[in-house]
Amino acid sequence: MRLAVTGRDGQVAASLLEAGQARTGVEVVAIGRPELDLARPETVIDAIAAAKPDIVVSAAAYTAVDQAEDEPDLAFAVNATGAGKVAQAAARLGVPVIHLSTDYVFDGSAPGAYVETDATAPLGVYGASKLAGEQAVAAAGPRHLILRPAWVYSPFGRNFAKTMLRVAADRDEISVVADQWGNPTSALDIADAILHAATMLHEDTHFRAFGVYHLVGTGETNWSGFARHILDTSLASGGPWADVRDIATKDYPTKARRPVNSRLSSAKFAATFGWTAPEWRKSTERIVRRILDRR
Ligand SMILES: NC(=O)C1=CN([C@@H]2O[C@H](COP(=O)(O)OP(=O)(O)OC[C@H]3O[C@@H](n4cnc5c(N)ncnc54)[C@H](OP(=O)(O)O)[C@@H]3O)[C@@H](O)[C@H]2O)C=CC1
Ligand SMILES: Cc1cn([C@H]2C[C@H](O)[C@@H](COP(=O)(O)OP(=O)(O)O[C@H]3O[C@@H](C)C(=O)[C@@H](O)[C@H]3O)O2)c(=O)[nH]c1=O
Ligand SMILES: [Mg+2]
Repeated sequence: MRLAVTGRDGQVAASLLEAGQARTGVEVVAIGRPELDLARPETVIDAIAAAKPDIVVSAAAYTAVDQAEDEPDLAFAVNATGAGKVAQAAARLGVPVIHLSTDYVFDGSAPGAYVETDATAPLGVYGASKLAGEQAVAAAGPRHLILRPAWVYSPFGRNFAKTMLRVAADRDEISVVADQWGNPTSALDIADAILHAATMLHEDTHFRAFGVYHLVGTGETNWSGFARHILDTSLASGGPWADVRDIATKDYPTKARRPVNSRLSSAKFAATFGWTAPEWRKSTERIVRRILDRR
């Protein structure tokens, strides 16, 4: 089984490359700029066809949430038009596409964990552009999985865990919002889930359960609780530590609004694919140790 993933150095792409190397019978090819530039849709079809995939994983995206407020055209070009082109390329090749979306398609007003049938209502440009991307992917063909992870972190690229470890090296105390709740999700776990689902799509020619799936780490916390577990794990491994001070969202002003409730239920993914993510603390420990090992 050969997977083509968009975005070369992204967290999910890098995690899939690593997971592919560890498995026999699975080959992962990553395609990125300049060959595949989502902001230049004319590059997309040829770049994906050249990879000769059995399945396309659409992971590349414009992910700078605050910056997107100032660059809505670019965010929509990449996350909506570009994502739609990737799905069109897969449809033309007659193969399924697994597209990554986000919890930020919701406004956070729900009382509990969001399920796939809940109404979307993005608060900012990034979320709106990702929602438009979901629609473009669905319009390109029926054989799509749209996965919504959240709060993604990994040993690769830029993420909240790396930021906390970097800041803790210079400071005794870090103020972190304690009133936004969600499910930290390891990109290594996402890669494992994608390979699991891709194998089912590839082997079961009668697979019919295409559509939208939430896919997040098991258990919930807020950003402050996540930060505290990252830094406590670091301390236990001889890495940097800082005291985490709980603050409110209003005390951490940002350009983009973020959902206060980002909690997603992964029950549909578990029921369909028989795969459940590890508890978020376990995955956090695994990744923090890997980040520290690289210093
Ligand atoms: N990060 C998170 O917390 C979350 C992410 N997601 C979604 O999951 C997916 C994977 O996220 P993640 O791995 O963290 O993303 P990253 O931000 O780590 O990586 C994004 C990748 O997209 C590439 N990219 C950006 N613009 C273009 C472009 N114009 N053409 C081609 N490639 C481009 C980047 O390339 P380059 O390296 O050259 O810049 C990079 O490789 C995305 O769809 C994202 O929206 C969902 C929930 C949470
Ligand atoms: C660095 C920092 C952040 N924060 C807050 C800001 C924000 O509310 C929260 C997390 O910060 P981030 O910059 O990681 O947030 P953000 O970039 O919004 O993360 C999001 O990225 C996109 C791509 C997604 O799809 C989402 O699932 C989510 O992971 O923590 C603090 O309170 N203190 C700090 O020192
Ligand atoms: Mg960020």
